[in-house]
Amino acid sequence: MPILGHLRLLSSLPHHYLQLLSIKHGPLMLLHFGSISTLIVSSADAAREIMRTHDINFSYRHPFKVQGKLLYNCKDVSFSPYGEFWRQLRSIFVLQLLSNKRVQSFHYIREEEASILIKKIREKHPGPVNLREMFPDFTNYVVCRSAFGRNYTKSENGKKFLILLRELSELMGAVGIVDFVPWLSWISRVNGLDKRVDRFVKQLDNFLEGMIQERLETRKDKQDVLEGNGENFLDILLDIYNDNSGDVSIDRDGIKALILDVFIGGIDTTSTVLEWVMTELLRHPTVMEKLQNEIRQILKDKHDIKDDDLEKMHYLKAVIKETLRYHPPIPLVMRRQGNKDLKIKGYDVRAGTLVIVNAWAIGRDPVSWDEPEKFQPERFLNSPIDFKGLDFELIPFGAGRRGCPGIAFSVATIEFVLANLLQKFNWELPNGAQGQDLDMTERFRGTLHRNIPLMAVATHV
Ligand code: HEM
Repeated sequence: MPILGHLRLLSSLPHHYLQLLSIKHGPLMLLHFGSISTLIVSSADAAREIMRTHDINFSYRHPFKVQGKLLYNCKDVSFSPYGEFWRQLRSIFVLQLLSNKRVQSFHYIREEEASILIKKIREKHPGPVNLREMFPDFTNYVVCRSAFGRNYTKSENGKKFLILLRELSELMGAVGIVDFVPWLSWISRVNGLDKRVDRFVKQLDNFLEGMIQERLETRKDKQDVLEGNGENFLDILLDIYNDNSGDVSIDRDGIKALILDVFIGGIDTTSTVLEWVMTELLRHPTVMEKLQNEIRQILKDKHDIKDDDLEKMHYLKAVIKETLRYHPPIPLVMRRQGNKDLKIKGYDVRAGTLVIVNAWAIGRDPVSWDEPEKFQPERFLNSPIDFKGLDFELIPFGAGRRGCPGIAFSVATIEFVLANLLQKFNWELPNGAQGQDLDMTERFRGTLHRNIPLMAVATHV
């Protein structure tokens, strides 16, 4: 279309439209979203070219307007331009906030929050449980305690934070015309979006500033650390902020932007995976039974699940991988080319081209997968394929330099809560409904959800 180009393809469920187009036109397509030339990548082979062979050239992000504003003018890891500043922030994330050791140290948080979730589910019996409501609450509490050392979401002030987080998630999904047709930027002034974002940024900043101030006060009291409210993301960031001697430094806005990255990256993605796993298990009772047998055989009557137990649960890991293949929470991974023209698989690709890797289509590509439309966790049982960014047929966490640094954090949370829910309960759909009755339509706004919340009945065993 004039001015808009192929922009209408980005409405509703773009990963579906782009997959259909790629079946016709191939794994590399050049589209024009407004004035932005965009390369659509739809095969593992082409993704490898972008995210491994030429990764350094495709390690930039598109400067989306609203998201940039929300994240303190891109002072965070996700949106900061590729370069030395990003490298420093990334090292904070990988080495300090989300290292394997740190993730293990948060086991007690997962344990305590999972037992609260289990109690809530028990209380609902014999009525149905709304898993769409319960999973985001659970992931929210886990992230909140990891970030701030305590669950702010339960206090009066914290309830305000929950409302702010909901609006943040909505605004983060707001990719509009102005991101692709810059001269139409007046539209967001006229339709009130600019004002709404400015107002929201102020509210959020006040809240985060309050958190920092409060933490600075309580940190003076060493007793706080002894009571188990110590070492959390905010503490680590405050230490880096106060320590001018190291190689890495951040300012006050940097602390807030990085904390927001954790909330944006960690809540919606992890809770939607949990909802999709439970959906697929309810649709495939034999998979559910096999998984419960594995979990119950390994745990026997043991109440507390440890990381060592989870290591032995190979079928659980296969179920999670299959869910991430079939329902990647971020179906479209966006990158941008740097200032170098390149040749990709014989095609000339101009500097500055936006790249959209359709991870959803790649997970369903018959070139890479046998019977891709079937949910079959067994395909991963004797397969070395993993989602850590080395196997390009399975890239729910992206790959390369800008691949997700939160894999260990989210996988530890997902495995732990699923093992608990399937050890302690039997699950079925309400009112005698069968798995094949489940509505599988999706809703997409940055993250891919079920359109209709998942309701299920849990019976304690
Ligand atoms: C199931 C859970 C998750 C999924 C599916 C997921 C997926 C992704 C994807 C697809 C990307 C873009 C990668 C690329 O461009 O190659 C990404 C980036 C990122 N994720 Fe995650 N993520 C998850 C959990 C988390 C968690 C728990 C955190 C933090 C606690 C996190 C923080 C980030 C950050 C900071 C980036 C930006 C990295 C950069 O640009 O250098 N994510 N994630």
